[in-house]
Amino acid sequence: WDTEPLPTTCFIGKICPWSYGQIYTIYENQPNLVTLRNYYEGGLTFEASQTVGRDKDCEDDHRTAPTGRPHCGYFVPALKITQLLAAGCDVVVLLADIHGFLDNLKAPIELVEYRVKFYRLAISAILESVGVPTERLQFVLGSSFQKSPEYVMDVYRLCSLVSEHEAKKAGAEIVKQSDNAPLSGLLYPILQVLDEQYLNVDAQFGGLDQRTLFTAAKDWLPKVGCRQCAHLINPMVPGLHGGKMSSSDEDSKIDLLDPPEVVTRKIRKAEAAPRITEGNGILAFTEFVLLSAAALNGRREFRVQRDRDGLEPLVYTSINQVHDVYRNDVLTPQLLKNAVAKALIELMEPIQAAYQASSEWKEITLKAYPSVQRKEKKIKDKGSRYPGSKGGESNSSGSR
Ligand SMILES: N[C@@H](Cc1ccc(O)cc1)C(=O)O
Repeated sequence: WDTEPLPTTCFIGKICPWSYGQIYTIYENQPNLVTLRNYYEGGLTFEASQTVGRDKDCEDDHRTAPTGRPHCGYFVPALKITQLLAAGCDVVVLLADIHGFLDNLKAPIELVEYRVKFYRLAISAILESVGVPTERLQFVLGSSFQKSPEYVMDVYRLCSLVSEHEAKKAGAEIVKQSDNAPLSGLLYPILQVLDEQYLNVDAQFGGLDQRTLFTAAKDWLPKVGCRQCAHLINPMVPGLHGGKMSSSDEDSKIDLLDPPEVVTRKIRKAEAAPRITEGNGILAFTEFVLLSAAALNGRREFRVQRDRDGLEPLVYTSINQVHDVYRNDVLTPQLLKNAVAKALIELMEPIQAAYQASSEWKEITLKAYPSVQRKEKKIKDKGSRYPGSKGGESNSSGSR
């Protein structure tokens, strides 16, 4: 895909892998209308309701910075993308390669090219696994337009109009904060804000953690005479340990390529207090991934096998039913976990089959995510020119 021509239109916006929520309404009786709505009750800054023509330019942007390996949380935005595609939206997934290293070199510059390829293969496989038609889906590489003279000039322009404080505030939740942080962390929000212009999209879709960047887009873009676009925000889905699901925390996530026994083990270890539905990552996953995927496959149901106890399976068609039985402990954490592990393993099967069948994907995996030791060495060895380095402390073999 390096040699693919650039798509002309894009939908940008991070699809935050751990995010979820009802963010738009598709009117079945008015198939050419999609209403984008903010369902978040906290009153965020994007337009409360915006109706866009479906056949024209309804473009949605899912963006992702290729850092840690995409995990099963990616099913959540993938299902949202699926729904947008089903509604006839043009969806652009921005593979934000430059952002991957602007954020404190989270994706080292030498690896970013491979990670982008890995992300693209993984996201495509997820979407294909849920059987969505992908003609209206495009992937765009950030660096394919972020180095153009016009874009770079707009970066300079915005840098002269936005204060250091504002840039810091905009990136505070996303960009790694540290003492003597690299300057690139201040550029990060400037570029993200410009991306939605250059991708020429109607809406950017991201997790709640992106809200300050979305606000910045509203505030800053008019300064350089740009139009505003809508921002769609999903709340965060809790990870397996209750907190944010993170690409960089091995324990909080299930890798897309984890074999079935590892999936089962990780789910068994996940936190799921009996009777408590709030902050329960396993229930959130059931709602936003398993039930949605089942609906896409034509039968919205969640099945809990109980053959071990010689009982009939429990079958639920809505998350409310699941919550009710979980609260009264008919559905115990153990039963729930077994059912979720089974359904997830089934969901992952076609993705893993696609991986096994692709020598290209396997090769890229090795290049994008070399062994832990090598990775650690690389991180340590950022070279004396790395802004956080204390002159002379690191040897210079990594500097260029
Ligand atoms: N900020 C996003 C990545 C991103 C980068 C550039 C964008 O234009 C959009 C999104 C993240 O947290 O992963």
